[in-house]
Amino acid sequence: MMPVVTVSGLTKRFQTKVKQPGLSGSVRSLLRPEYQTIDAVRGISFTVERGEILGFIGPNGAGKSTTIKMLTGILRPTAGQLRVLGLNPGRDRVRLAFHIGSVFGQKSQLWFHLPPADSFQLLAGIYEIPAPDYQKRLDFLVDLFELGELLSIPVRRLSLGQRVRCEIAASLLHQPEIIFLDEPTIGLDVVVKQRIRDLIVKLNREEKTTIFLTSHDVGDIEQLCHRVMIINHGAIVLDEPIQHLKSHYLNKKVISVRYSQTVRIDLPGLVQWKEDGTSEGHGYAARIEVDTLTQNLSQVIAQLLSYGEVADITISDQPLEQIIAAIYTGGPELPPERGRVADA
Ligand SMILES: Nc1ncnc2c1ncn2[C@@H]1O[C@H](COP(=O)(O)OP(=O)(O)OP(=O)(O)O)[C@@H](O)[C@H]1O
Repeated sequence: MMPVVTVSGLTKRFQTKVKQPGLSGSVRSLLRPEYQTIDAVRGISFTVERGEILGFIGPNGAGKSTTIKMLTGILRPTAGQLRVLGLNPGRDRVRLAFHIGSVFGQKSQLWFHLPPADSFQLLAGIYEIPAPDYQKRLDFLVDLFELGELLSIPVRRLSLGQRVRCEIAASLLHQPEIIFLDEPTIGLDVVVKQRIRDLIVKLNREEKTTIFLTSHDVGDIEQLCHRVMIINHGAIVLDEPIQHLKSHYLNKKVISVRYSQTVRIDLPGLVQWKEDGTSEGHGYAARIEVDTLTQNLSQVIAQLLSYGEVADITISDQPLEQIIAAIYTGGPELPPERGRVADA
């Protein structure tokens, strides 16, 4: 297989002016400016194969956006080499734009007051897609993403889930070989989230589109990615196939339960147990961590239900931040010789 992305020693250092507070500070920084350097990305190296779904994750400020901006040609690296589809993104940004797509949560490519059909038409013009090809492509995407009636509704009147579907479809009009998805399921309810994930998987299967995904949602990572790369403080700290991560770190579910009356719980994994103080008087709440490798989730839930009347119960994945923290502290099972990359 030929890698579609090759990155070696990629580095980005930002220099920002430090401004002292107050007027005298302003004058001082004007006369004798002081600079602060931020090493946002510190010499990272990796490759991405065609057709891969890569999860690029890490805590806030880790360097994800900076890396993606360099890969897409928005930012020039301070040092290092990178090739995306054989092109140098910083130098060939426009050429590259014809072969990559991106969906950034905060930045829409659809015109808010226009129906998606109009934005699509506009994008077809920008990407110089010949009319017959465009129509064929549009039909394909409308079918795949079930956009039918959505196409003629102004974007501002679409639900978030409908809009995300249109956003992803818009980014695919020019049949990009790689697509960058930044938090594609943020803010969506579970059902819609699942639908978006199914679409991403289908797209990857049908078109062999390489997908570079960032997300804080463990479900996205678990269900979509073939491989996960974790970045922290600008360095890659883990680069692993998802199977390995799943069996070592993505095996915890957290159950939060609240009872209408006082109960006694005797279960392994009980991490928090407290008086709730709700308006009903004295309910009790508990948080239980279930290790799905050794415990049966349904059985644990059944047991919890048997203790008394349940007022509320939620089941969630362990937050990604906790999983990452476990990886940093070494975690119990990860063999040190595999996968973990030493901090640069
Ligand atoms: N234009 C800039 N000028 C100066 N510093 C910057 C600039 N852009 C990013 N940084 C800094 O570089 C570091 C990495 O930021 P980056 O946005 O890449 O993180 P991130 O992993 O994408 O975080 P998030 O999950 O919050 O989006 C941060 O310390 C950030 O403050």
